[in-house]
Amino acid sequence: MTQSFQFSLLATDGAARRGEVSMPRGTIRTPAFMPVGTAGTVKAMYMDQVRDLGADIILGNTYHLMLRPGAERVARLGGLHEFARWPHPILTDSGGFQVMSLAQLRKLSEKGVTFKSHIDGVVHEMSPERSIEIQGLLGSDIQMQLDECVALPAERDVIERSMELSLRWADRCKIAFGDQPGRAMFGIVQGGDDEALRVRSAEALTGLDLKGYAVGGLAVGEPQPVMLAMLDAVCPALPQHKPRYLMGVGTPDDIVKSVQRGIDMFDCVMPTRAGRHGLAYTRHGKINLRNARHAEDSRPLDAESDCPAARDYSRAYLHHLVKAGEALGGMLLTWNNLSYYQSLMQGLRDAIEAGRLADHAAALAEGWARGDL
Ligand SMILES: O=c1nc[nH]c2cc3[nH]c(NCCN4CCCCC4)nc3cc12
Repeated sequence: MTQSFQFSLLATDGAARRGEVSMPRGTIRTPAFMPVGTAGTVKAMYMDQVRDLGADIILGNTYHLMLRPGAERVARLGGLHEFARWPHPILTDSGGFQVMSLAQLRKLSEKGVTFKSHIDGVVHEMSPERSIEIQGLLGSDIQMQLDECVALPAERDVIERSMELSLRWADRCKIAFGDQPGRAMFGIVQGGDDEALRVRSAEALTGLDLKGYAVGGLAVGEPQPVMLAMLDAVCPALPQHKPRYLMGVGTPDDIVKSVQRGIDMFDCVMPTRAGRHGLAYTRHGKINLRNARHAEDSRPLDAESDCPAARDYSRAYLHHLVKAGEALGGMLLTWNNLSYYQSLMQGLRDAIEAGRLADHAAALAEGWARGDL
């Protein structure tokens, strides 16, 4: 067990990387998908199930946990790992993105963000320093800098000023983070849809010699080709021997194409949120169990899956549960979806090791396109 934070590059296939992040609480096999545990729970799942599916790390949200139950309270109760009974690594987002997408009446300045809680209307101020303090109180293993995710489309000078603010906040977060052995603080590359600004952000953050680098400001509604073009610009500008994390991504297709461009870590609410809304991710593509065509289909989602939710329940039963609004419907589909996402990541890790990622990606896309026979 290591007391430090260490990224090892084990294999490459084109720009894709197979690696490992070793931390005191465990090793993260990359490419990795991080199930989203926003308020200290991966919704509709037991933590043991999340682990059994192969997750090495989960994501928590500073914004949600600072509002409820409160960072100091979580610290008094032993920290987020103890509180949520997840002893493995946790990455926490810094809150800026959630403030801008969830909070009421928010104001952003050089100092930080001021906002009213969407829960009880209480006004909160969050500076880069306070965000890092909260993530430390939670006991987060990988802490994200506070940043500004500029809404697109935006004028170039607006994107530039926002990117430069995030760079100044990265510096303040690095100072506030100090020296926390075994933990890491990641910078977040901004720059909107402007390749030159993206490269400037990546190079400036690299100069801070951080433990890892996230790519933010994407998966905010831009077309996939725009997102991929930003990765083509950013990844070569980031250090080879540090992990790269694409925030908020994505669909299976987004993940495959981003791994091929050099991304190592992902998080997305898609598999869990879609599961609660009746949508199943499978190797034959997406299946909407709300659709009446499943009402008498006795087949399981995937007879060859080793996940009981995919193998042992008929589509007819899942359709019934979803239509009836039964809790078990969301539980089974979340289980299936996270199982599919983790098996997707394992397949990508194996393919990179074997130098056959291009063929593997083509076979995946063919399965999704063939659809559900
Ligand atoms: O620039 C960011 N900085 C900090 N955190 C972020 C989180 C993000 N999450 C996303 N996208 C999430 C997209 N997701 C897709 C499924 C439905 C709900 C929204 N972009 C992000 C950018 C950032």
